[in-house]
Amino acid sequence: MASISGICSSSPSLKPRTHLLKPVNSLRRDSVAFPARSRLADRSLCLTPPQSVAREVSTELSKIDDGVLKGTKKGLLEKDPRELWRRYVDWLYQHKDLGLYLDVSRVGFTDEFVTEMEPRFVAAFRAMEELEKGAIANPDESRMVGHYWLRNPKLAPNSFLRLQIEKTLDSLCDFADDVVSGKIKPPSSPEGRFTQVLSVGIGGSALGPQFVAEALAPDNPPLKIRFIDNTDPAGIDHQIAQLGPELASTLVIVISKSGGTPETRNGLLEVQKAFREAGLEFAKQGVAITQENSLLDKTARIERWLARFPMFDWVGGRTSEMSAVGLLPAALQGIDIREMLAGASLMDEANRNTVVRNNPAALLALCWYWASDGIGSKDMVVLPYKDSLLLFSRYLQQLVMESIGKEFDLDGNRVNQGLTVYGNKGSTDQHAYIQQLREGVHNFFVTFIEVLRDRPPGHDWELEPGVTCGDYLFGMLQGTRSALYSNDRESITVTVQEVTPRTVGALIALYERAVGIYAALVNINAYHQPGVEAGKKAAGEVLALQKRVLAVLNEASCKEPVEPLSLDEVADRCHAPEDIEMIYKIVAHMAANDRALLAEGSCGSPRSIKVFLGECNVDELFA
Ligand SMILES: O=P(O)(O)OC[C@H]1O[C@](O)(CO)[C@@H](O)[C@@H]1O
Repeated sequence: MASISGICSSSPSLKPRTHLLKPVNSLRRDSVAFPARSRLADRSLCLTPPQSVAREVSTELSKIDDGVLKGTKKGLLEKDPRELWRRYVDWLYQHKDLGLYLDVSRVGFTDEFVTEMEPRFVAAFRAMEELEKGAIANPDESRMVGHYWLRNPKLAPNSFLRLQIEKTLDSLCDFADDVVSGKIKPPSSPEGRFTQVLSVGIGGSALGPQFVAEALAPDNPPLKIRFIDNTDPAGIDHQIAQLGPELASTLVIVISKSGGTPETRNGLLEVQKAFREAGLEFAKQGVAITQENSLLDKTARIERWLARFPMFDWVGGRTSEMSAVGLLPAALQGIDIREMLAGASLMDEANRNTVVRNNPAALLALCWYWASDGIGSKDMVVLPYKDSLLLFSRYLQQLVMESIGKEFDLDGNRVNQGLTVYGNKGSTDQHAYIQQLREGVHNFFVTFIEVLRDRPPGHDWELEPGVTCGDYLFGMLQGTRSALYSNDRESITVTVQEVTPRTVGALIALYERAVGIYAALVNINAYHQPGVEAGKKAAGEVLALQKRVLAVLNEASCKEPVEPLSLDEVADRCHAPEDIEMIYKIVAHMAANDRALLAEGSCGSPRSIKVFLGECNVDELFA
């Protein structure tokens, strides 16, 4: 195959391109959101924030007759192969040092759209520059946003932060080296050295390490990694059972920025119980990664855990892969973390370019805005054609959706922004949901992740004359891209030469910045997550109600004879008649786990249930 670098360059050509046939959403824009240059000029003069454009799009879109859109769907994207090739070459972005390419030719944005977006990009670039200089880019939480400093500490706004980053990196590298070399040993392992890592954390404190482990861990890493990333007892038991006697040589890394996330705390308590039962001393094998003085930090300090590493206030969970959160687990698996940082730093540099077509993150943000009308009207399907990148879409799901999915914009207007991300891997998905993508509801755009190198050099072979297994994978990607495009489904392709620490660092940095730029384009705070609190609060209320239900049942169950209660009676005695449905669910859950007994009825007929506890706890009555 001809080398891609031989034929491509990131041409800065500004020559007018042949006018493309318009896809449905370009018709929408031309007729609705960006109707005419004069109107746009008015907007930029008034500095109308982009979210109002998004609202305008959404309001105006609702006025368009659906039938008209359906009638115009086919044949709207450019289909002439020579024009497409010209568009491909014109827009192809290449990062030579990283061996990374970004092809946006199969997204149908027009030159007019790019021109119209220019003022917004100017503002977005300025916002990113301010953010990197240490502005309070997360106003609700009054926090700086500094994940870019992690890979280039010189950018940190003061020398204290710079030293903090450098010192943490050095100390975690030293620690990892000592663990891998056996200098730091588990106290009672026959192996004499740590062989396993058990990482306990959730969300941003798990997804990056999971993605990187899957992408980069060698076949025989110095320490193998496992994850507890939920409060599912069976899942936790499974991880501990899989470790078996190797628990004695397991380094447990508990990761939580806040240090108070319930799922992570539960994971820790479960693991500590397993250690006690195995006669092991947890503190000698425990490491905490958390903010200074968090509950977890204090626990680790008081209990004298093996090590503690800081999580900085100005690094968000979903952008923490290049902090101790991601770097320590990676280093313990023998992954070259300095290369990851170098890749991210190179990508950050490229993303500071203020010419949109020469800035890969800006190009992604442009495509997202175009494809989803700046309001998330289409989903982003991420399809890496490489098994080791399987978890990239899951990682991006949090990065993009927790960042972009916001009810209010920065001016307090209700905008209900978002960009849905899902995906798995190609070509596996060819045999799952590509059918719907090709022919079904047109509510998405695709991002293909292509890896040019199929196998390490010297390992390939032809499974039929002239064709390798990797050629099939390549063919599947190209075929799917063409088949989708021929049916007016837009796609972006990100190509890397190989999956290496450098390219993985670059991919993470690329998407982190694309999210930052896109958030600026649509005027939202990408760095907080107020919506998550509602679910957490409600979960807390359920557990509080459960305690009241238990107390009521306990009192009735301690009577002679035992007094089974109906759900109405439980609800009344809990002074929570309005919560009867939740009380039913609590009882059903407890009954399924043998913690409550049904005297009458079954869970299928809630009104018939009479319930009591198998054992009454007299102490609790007098507590
Ligand atoms: O690292 P922590 O504080 O345990 O938080 C875990 C995750 O929970 C969230 O706050 C959402 O609940 C994420 O943003 C974060 O990555």
